[in-house]
Amino acid sequence: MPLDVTQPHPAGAADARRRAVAIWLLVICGMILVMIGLGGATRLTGSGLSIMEWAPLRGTLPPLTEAEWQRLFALYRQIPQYTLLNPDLDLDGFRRIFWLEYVHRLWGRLIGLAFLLPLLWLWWRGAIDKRLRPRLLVLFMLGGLQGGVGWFMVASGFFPDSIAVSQYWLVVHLTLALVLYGAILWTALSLLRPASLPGGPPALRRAVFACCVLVTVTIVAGGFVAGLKAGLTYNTFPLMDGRIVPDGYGDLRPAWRNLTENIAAVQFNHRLLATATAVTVLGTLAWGLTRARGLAKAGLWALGIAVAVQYGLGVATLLAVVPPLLGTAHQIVAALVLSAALLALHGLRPTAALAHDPLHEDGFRQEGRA
Ligand code: HEM
Repeated sequence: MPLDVTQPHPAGAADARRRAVAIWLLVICGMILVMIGLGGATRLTGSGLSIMEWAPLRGTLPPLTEAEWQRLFALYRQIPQYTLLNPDLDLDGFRRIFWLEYVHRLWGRLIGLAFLLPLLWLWWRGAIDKRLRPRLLVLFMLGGLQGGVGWFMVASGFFPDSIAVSQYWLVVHLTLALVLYGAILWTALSLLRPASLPGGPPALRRAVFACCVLVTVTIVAGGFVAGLKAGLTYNTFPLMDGRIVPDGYGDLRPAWRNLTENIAAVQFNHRLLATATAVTVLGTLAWGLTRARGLAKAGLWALGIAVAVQYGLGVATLLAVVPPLLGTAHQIVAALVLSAALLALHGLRPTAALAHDPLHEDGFRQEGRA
């Protein structure tokens, strides 16, 4: 007979409930991955500024009448992107760019519902450990914040003379998406992994932690490449315009602006960080495989493969001058690289840390007995 995870059971039920919550969170992770892909495709097809309204409820429905299409197109014709970049766009062209942004926003609403409704239901049935509840509430609020950040990002593209969104908002939006994704994945793994499994050697844990940091910094740097459309220039590899360090690398003043506003420097930094990440990950893989077991070993393999694929995709995206398909794949695989890094790190968590993790104390059983 299948186990009803919502009923208080004296034994085994705690694990079953934990598994049910973990599976729900993994489904949310899958939905966020799709969202990351949709976000990349929206940006790379120039669709991101096609909806000029923030209408969380009304915007759920697409335009249903010709008059509504005309109204939305008239709004789009007011922004600089239309006048400076797309003055020849007609209503049919507008309909084409509209759909991706619409689906991106709709999928965001669906993720919100897929998080909120099971959360309320599982909470009401007592299936969510008391100590897990604040974390889930914070994750839900961060999801709402991500919607708000998305709107500020879009609105940053409506300023006079602006034909695209601000790279700063784009990086905040991308980073928050990956923080949310990573936190939900980590929580699901913490619920799934039995506390009795051994952790890995501290030196390997530190090396994998360094890989996680490098992956994160490379992703943020990639956000600036995307935000500045820096992939549309210097389309050679490994040299940039015949040089290792491109001309004009440090031209902007104050110097920090080169990190976020200088196209040559931003692209060079991303290449350099990606190379440092790949070398560190492959070194850690070669050194750590004999030392890691179970999830950690699988995570290390996945990390090595994902980084190699991502590096190749990055070079291909650059050489082909950022076609939407390759650019979108590069964005999705970035999230997979992060997933693999978190998997490996989680697999190396020491037993002591897991034993003291509130998600691994026997909260369900104590509640069940009370
Ligand atoms: C560990 C390896 C790498 C990671 C984690 C990574 C991650 C990212 C991320 C998150 C972005 C922003 C999102 C997007 O794709 O639009 C990005 C953009 C980009 N990356 Fe990478 N990247 C890596 C390696 C590379 C390499 C080796 C190259 C080329 C030499 C490269 C070239 C690019 C380009 C051209 C863009 C802009 C694409 C666009 O405008 O959509 N990346 N990268």
